Amino acid sequence: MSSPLFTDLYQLTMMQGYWKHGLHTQEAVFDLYFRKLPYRGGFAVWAGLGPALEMLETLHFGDADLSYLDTLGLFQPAFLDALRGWKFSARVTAFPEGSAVFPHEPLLTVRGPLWEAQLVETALLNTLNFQTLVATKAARCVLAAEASPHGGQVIEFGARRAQGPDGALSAARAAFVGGAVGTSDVEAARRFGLPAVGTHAHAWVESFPDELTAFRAYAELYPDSTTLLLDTVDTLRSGLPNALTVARELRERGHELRGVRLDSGDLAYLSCRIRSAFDEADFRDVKIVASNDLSESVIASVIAEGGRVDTYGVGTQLVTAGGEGGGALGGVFKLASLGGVPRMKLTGEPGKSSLPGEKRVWRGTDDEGLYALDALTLGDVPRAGDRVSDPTNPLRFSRLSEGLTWHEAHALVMEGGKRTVPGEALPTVQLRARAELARLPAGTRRPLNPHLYRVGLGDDVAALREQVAEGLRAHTKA
Ligand SMILES: Nc1ncnc2c1ncn2[C@@H]1O[C@H](COP(=O)(O)OP(=O)(O)OP(=O)(O)O)[C@@H](O)[C@H]1O
Ligand SMILES: O=P(O)(O)OC[C@H]1O[C@H](OP(=O)(O)OP(=O)(O)O)[C@H](O)[C@@H]1O
Ligand SMILES: O=C(O)c1cccnc1
Repeated sequence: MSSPLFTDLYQLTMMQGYWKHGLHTQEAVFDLYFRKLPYRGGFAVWAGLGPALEMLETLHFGDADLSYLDTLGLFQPAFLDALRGWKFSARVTAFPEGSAVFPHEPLLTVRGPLWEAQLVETALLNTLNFQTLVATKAARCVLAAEASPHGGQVIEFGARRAQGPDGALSAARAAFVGGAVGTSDVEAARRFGLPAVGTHAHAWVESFPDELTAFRAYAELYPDSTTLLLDTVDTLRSGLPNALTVARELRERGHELRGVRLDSGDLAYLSCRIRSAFDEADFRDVKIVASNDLSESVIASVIAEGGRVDTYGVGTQLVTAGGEGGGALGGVFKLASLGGVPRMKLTGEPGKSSLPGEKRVWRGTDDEGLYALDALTLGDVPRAGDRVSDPTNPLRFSRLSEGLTWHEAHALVMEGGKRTVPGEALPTVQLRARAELARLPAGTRRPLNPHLYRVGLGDDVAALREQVAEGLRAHTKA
């Protein structure tokens, strides 16, 4: 979405105001971050950066955009004229897409002219909040599936239940970042270069005189890629024997049945029965796909019950980011500095004040190569013995231990409004997400009551926050 009008009206009215007051070119620093992990989980998978940067790079006001703005009766002709040559020219640093990320740390920082950063808030948040939320859900489902002793994969089946066409497409992309291995949405597959995957629906079986005829017709057409849906009539009494018949017939013709799909009933019990039946008939490579309102907890339960599902087709719960603590990610975009002067939003609600100043984000790795904690400073790399405090509670602090290696978590991704590195291929991003999750302390990946990974404020950041807050309070008293 690279329309400059994909923004909240107030961004444009403020832009005009900044322009009027000669503030528009002042150098601003804005941080994008969230305050609470989704799904009551222990991590989030950062996704959507590629499309967000593409949007920033191509953003401009065309004649039709300006004519429309004119009809709103709010904007002066000279301001609209100034927008004519407007381009995004700021510098952007961010976590690489696919990184594991945590509350209160800047995930992306924009430094550039105030009116530019203000305009792009809405579109940045829209893209990054949603994709991060869905990538995180996908990663939770994939972690659950992979916990099976027999292995397990996730594919995304959600287009029909997604929040509109854009929701379906972005969700398919984000699900792939989080580890899904394919999507049933062909447009998403084309657009993002993802594997297009699928089986067949009940309507196929219902459209033939009987199930066996339907199975045979499908296998005839797709002899090397048939996955038969077993539950239109009766999974064990009809679907299974008919699928075995088709598997034998295919083999006689030099082909192999790829798989079967279960879409109702007890998926653990049925998958075990079906696995045994195919194994006994020497069809060990036939894969079992399951669907039917799956989620990470259903997947975990099926596995805990000894289920033998190979591939989980997850739709509604994945693309709508369902489940407790899902629904939306509350990422925000807050001004941290203007014209070199630190700024912050002070609020009565603990944990909601923003962090002033241009911060650096550091990730500490222990001697086993696992991520230990993240730290924010105004400049220096953290050192053993430095104090770091909880972003929401300055009374909770600790000292950094010896033996941690620190690397800067943000990379420079845009300079002068141009990407500094070419767009990344999605398989690369997916691999990064997988590697990042593997480096988290194990308890952080636990779906329920996870270990909470720490993000600490260096004393310089904490002191600056205290100083700016004090200034704001003093102003209020005066
Ligand atoms: N072994 C299992 N352990 C945990 N949850 C399961 C198991 N098997 C199925 N489920 C989940 O339980 C929920 C309800 O399953 P159920 O078979 O009752 O679905 P249903 O939609 O009522 O069936 P149908 O599709 O025949 O109407 C679904 O989310 C399904 O994925
Ligand atoms: O359940 P989800 O995770 O959203 O996965 C996608 C669902 O879409 C299909 O069902 P369909 O639309 O035919 O309706 P159904 O729920 O009656 O099976 C498929 O058979 C899955 O059950
Ligand atoms: O291909 C499938 O099996 C499929 C696709 C979308 C939704 N449910 C299932």
